Amino acid sequence: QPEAQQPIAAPLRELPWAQLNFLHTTDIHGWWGGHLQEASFSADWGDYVSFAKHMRDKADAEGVDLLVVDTGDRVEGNAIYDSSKPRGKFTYEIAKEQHIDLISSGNHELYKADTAEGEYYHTVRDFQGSYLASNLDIYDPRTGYLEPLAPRYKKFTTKNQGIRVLAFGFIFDFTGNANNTVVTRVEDTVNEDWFKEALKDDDLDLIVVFGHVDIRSPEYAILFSTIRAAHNDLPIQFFGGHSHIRDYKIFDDKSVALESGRYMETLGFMSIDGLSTGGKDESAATPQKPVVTFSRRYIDNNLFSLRHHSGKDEKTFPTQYGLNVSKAIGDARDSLDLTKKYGCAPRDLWISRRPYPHKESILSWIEEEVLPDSIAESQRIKSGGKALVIQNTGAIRFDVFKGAFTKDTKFLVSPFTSPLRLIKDVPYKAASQVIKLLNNGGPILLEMMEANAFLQPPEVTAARFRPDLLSFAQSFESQSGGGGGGGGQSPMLAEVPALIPGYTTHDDAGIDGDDTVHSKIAFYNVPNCIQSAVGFDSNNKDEEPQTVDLMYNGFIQKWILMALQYIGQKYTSDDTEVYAQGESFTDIMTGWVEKHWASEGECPK
Ligand SMILES: O=c1ccn([C@@H]2O[C@H](COP(=O)(O)O)[C@@H](O)[C@H]2O)c(=O)[nH]1
Repeated sequence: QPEAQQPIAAPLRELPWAQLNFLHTTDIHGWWGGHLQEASFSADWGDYVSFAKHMRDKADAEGVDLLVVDTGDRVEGNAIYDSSKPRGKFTYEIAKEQHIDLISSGNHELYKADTAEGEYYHTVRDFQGSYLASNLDIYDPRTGYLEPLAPRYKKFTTKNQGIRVLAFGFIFDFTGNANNTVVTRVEDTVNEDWFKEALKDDDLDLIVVFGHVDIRSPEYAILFSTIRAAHNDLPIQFFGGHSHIRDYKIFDDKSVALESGRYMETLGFMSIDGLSTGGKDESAATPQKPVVTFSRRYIDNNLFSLRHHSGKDEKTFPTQYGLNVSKAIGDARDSLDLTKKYGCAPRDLWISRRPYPHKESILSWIEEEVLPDSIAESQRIKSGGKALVIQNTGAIRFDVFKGAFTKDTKFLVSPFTSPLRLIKDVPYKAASQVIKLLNNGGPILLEMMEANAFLQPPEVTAARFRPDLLSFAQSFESQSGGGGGGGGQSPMLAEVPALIPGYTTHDDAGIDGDDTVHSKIAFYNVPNCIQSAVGFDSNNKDEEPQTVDLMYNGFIQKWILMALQYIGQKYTSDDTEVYAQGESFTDIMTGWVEKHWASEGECPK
C-alpha cells in the first residue's frame, strides 16, 4: 500500500524447500492491506498473490509441489471488512484473488447469521473444490434444509510429485455461532460413517488436516489419535489457527502441526520430504522413505522477506496480477475514507506488551479514562446515578500507536458491533462481585471452558496450553529496550546487535522457526474483564453506593447473568436494556478520542 512503511533489512533464515511445500495463513481478520504502521508486516494481500505465484513457479521448475492453505477467520477485525456496507463488500472480492488449495471457516464467519450466509454465497463458491467443512453445516438460505457448508473431505493428487493426499477441513468445537449453522463436535465427527469410510483408503501418501483449531487443543488430539489408529505409519500434516500465535507441535515422527499467527503478520511455510508418491502414473510411484522430514518457517509478511525468499528484487517481484489486487485494496481503503483522523494518540498503548495496569496499557486507558469519562456524560450519572461498567479484554483487538488515531485505528482496536447493555439498580454488594467471578477461576470459568468461549484476547487464551508464552516474572522497569519491550532475551539473540523487536517463537522444534531474527518482545497476561466505577470512588468505603447500574459489553451478557445467578440475583435478559439507543463500545471510544485527543494538522512524531 502506498502509505505502508518501507521494510527494514534484517538477518533471515532460508526456507527449507522439500518434496511437498505449503504456504499457510490464518486469522487474517480483514487485514488485506497489511500493517501500514509496522515495517515488519507491511506487505499486503496483493504482495502475497505475487509471492505465491513466484513460489509456485519455483516449485514447478524444481519438480516439487506447493499448496496454499487458509484456516479461517478472514472476517471481522479491520475496517476494510467492518466499516463497509454491507460488511464484506470488498473482502470477498479481495480474498478470492489468491489461489488457495485448501480453505475452511473460522468462528468469526459464524457469529452472525448474515456473515455465515456471506460465506455460503461468496467464499464457498469462490473456492469451490478447495473449501472443506468436515464438521460444519448451514441451513441453506434458499431451501431451509441443513446441509454441509462445503464438502466434508477431498482426495487429490499433487501436480508434480503425484502425492496422493486426503484432506479434511475442521473448526474447533465452537458454541457461539448464530442459529443458521451447526458445528458438530470433533469427538462426534470422528465416529460418523463418512469419516470412517474416508479413512479406509490404502492408496494415500499423506493426510492433511487443516482447520480453525488450536494445534494443542483436545480436538486435534482426538483427530491425531483417531487417524493414527487407522494408519499407523502414514504422515499426517495438521494446520491450525484461532489462537493468533506462531506454533509448531510434533505429534510423532510422522505427524506435526503448524499454526501461522494472525492479522497477515505471518505467512507460514511448511515442507515435507520422504513421502511416498502414487506417481502421475504407476511406473513413477515411489515408496515412503524410512525417515520423513518436516520443516517449518514463519515468514514475516514484508517485502524484504518476500523478495528474498522468492529470489526477486524490487523490479521483478510484483506481478501485474498482484499489483491489481493491491490497487483494489487501496481503492477500497480510499472509498471507505480510512485515513480520516479523529485525533492524535499521545503515546503507544499495548494490549499485552505491557503489564496491566500500566500507563501504556490500552486496558488501563479504557478502564481509567475512556469508560469513566464517557459514561459520566449519561443522564443517569449526571442526575446522581452510579455505575459499574465491565468490558471483556478480548473485544480489544489491537494496539494503538502514538500518532494519528484514524477510522482505520478505530476498527483495528474495536471492530465489534455489540452495544453496551445495562441492568438498572443492582445491589452494589452483588454487582461488585461479578468481575471477581468473571476473572478469578471458579464456576463461571469452568462453564466458559466447557463452552469453548473465552473473554481474553486469543493470544492470551493460547497461553493456557503454553504457560511459557507469558513474561510473568518480569517487571516492566527491569526490561531492557524501549518501544519493543525486551524482557527475557535468550543469550543467543542478545548477542546479535541492533535486532528489530518481533517474533521470537519457541516451539516443539526449537527457536529457529522465524524467518527473521528478532529481539524479544514482552508478553503479559491480562484478565478476562476490566471494570470502571462511574459516579463514585470504588476505593473509598465511605462512598459505597446501595445500588448501581451494572453495564457491560452486550457480547458477554450470558456470563454476566450467570455470575449474578451464582451470587443469588435472579436477573434474566428481560431485565436488561441497551445503553444510549445501542451505542457500541467502538462508538464510545471514538467519541472519547474526538473529544480528548482532537488536533488540527499533522500529529506530533
Ligand atoms: O463479537 C465478538 C466476538 C469475539 N469477541 C472476543 O474475541 C475473542 C476471541 O477472538 P477469536 O478471534 O475468535 O479468537 C474472545 O475474547 C471473545 O470474547 C468479542 O469480544 N466480541
